[in-house]
Amino acid sequence: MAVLRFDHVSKQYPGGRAALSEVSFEVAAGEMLFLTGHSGAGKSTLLKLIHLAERPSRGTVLFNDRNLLKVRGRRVALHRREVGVVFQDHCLLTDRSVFDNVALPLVLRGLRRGEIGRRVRGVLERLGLGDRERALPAQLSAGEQQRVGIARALVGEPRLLVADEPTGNLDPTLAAEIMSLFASLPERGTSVLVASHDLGLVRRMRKRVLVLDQGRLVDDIAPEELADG
Ligand SMILES: Nc1ncnc2c1ncn2[C@@H]1O[C@H](COP(=O)(O)OP(=O)(O)OP(=O)(O)O)[C@@H](O)[C@H]1O
Repeated sequence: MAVLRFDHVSKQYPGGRAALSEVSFEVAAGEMLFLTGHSGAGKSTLLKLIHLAERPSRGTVLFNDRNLLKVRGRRVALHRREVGVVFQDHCLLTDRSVFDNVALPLVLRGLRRGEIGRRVRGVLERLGLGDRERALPAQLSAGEQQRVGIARALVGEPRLLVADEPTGNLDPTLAAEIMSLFASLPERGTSVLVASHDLGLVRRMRKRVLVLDQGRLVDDIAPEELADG
């Protein structure tokens, strides 16, 4: 079953040229794939259409067979519970502890304290942050901060995780660690779509790769077609 389907999707920003042109692809449940292309190719725009930060100008985006064009008003928040988002600059609250940062989406949803504690501690353990829950973001390394951002995206158990250049600020070893973490998510039921222009890293991961060029999807490369990096 497809968790995500783009059907002839185009996006034109007001006054700009086409950021996406006639893009069509599907992501299967439990799949991890990459989205790559030069700066300005449309990667961030494509991810924004998935978490409804932007709307397409033409075409259809289906998430779990739900037409996102019809998701409006308070349903937008419900949709976003099913899509975890990770950014390059993880946008952590600097005056809140690791625990509070990760708990935030669950607090906003009104979950009970006991349930929040159980879920937050579970995800922090999984990401190797079990002993850092009282720390403030500034007391963490860059890799740890990024893992907190990922924990916050995962704590709601989304169907799909989208990540926009999640390793852009990290050294190669940390970047590889974060990528292996992403690669472990599909077996737990979360599909993963990662935008990155780090071609070496993308190639080493041996996953499907979508290539955007000036808003067009110009290639869809299967893992077995990837050359050795
Ligand atoms: N809010 C906006 N208003 C107008 N034009 C925009 C807006 N956001 C992006 N664009 C334009 O849309 C095109 C695609 O941008 P996008 O950010 O999706 O590319 P990208 O592949 O993510 O680039 P990068 O790797 O540099 O982040 C670019 O030409 C960009 O200038």
